Amino acid sequence: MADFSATLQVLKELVPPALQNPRVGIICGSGLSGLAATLRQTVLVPYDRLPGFVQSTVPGHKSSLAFGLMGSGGGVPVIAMLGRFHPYEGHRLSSVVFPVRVMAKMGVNDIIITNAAGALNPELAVGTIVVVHDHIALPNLTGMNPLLGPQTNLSLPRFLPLSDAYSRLLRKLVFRAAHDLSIKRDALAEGTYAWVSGPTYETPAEGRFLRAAGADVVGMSTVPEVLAAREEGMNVLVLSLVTNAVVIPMDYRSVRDEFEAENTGMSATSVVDEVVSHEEVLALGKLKGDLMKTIVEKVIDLIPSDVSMSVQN
Ligand SMILES: O=P(O)(O)O[C@@H]1C[C@H](O)[C@@H](CO)O1
Ligand SMILES: Nc1nc2[nH]cnc2c(=O)[nH]1
Repeated sequence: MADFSATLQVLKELVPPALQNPRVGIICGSGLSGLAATLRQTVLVPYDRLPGFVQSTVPGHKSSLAFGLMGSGGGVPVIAMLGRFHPYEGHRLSSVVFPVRVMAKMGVNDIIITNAAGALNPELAVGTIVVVHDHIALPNLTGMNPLLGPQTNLSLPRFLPLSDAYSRLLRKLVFRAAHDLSIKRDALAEGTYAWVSGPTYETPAEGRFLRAAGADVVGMSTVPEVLAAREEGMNVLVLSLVTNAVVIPMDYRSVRDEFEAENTGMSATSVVDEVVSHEEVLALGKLKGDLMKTIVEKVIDLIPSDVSMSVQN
């Protein structure tokens, strides 16, 4: 079991007292670390100073915690992960969720988890922010679950219900925030996130499979963090930025037809298979990062402090 006391001791030494009791936690997805730009009185703590923290190895993810004040007025103390850990980087699931547990021990009640995701639902345009209301986690169902293993904290539930994992109140606040900010309606949608281990993107058949199972977007993170946050009793909000459409051609253009046409001298239009890249994902994060930032900041403004202090749904 990881030793949280050493981590908390270092944070006590490096973070000024006014920022040592963050109310809201934020996890920045691929290309979304700019979220922290709106923090005031920012203090950065590199992961390599923190016992129990590993390093982010993915482009678009930094390796620091940011502490600061966010929102209007005096501001709300927040802690943000500028860069997360993914199991596909070789990190153990316990390391992936370690920072979430540290946030809980520092007193965070509400956590806002962001990610970059591919759209499975053809109605979701690239650039849409999806307010996640449910998930499908094939890894969880087949033995890759961060809560597997001996119960390390008997005050936490052994059998965690997930039917209420995504806070209804926080989800509604996103739409209130968008309304107050006059953000156009189709910039936001609601949907189900499918977690896959990655690091490969989906084959077309896998994309069709996940869509048929009921998922709207797919990504390689977030769900382990949601599980740990729920186990710790936090209220969870997940926002997925659609950075690309998952390639799901319904009709495979026959390469036999293509070959035979070419072979008989008939002109054939050869098809170039579409592919997605992490560069594309990061570029979209850059393009839409400001929208994500504006919404997150407004949501933090709207979270009632008395509600934030207790578990709600
Ligand atoms: O950390 P997130 O989930 O935002 O990053 C997504 C999933 C992969 O890490 C990467 C693929 O492009 O982006
Ligand atoms: N699995 C997966 N993760 C992503 N992250 C951003 N885009 C994608 C995608 O298309 N598939």
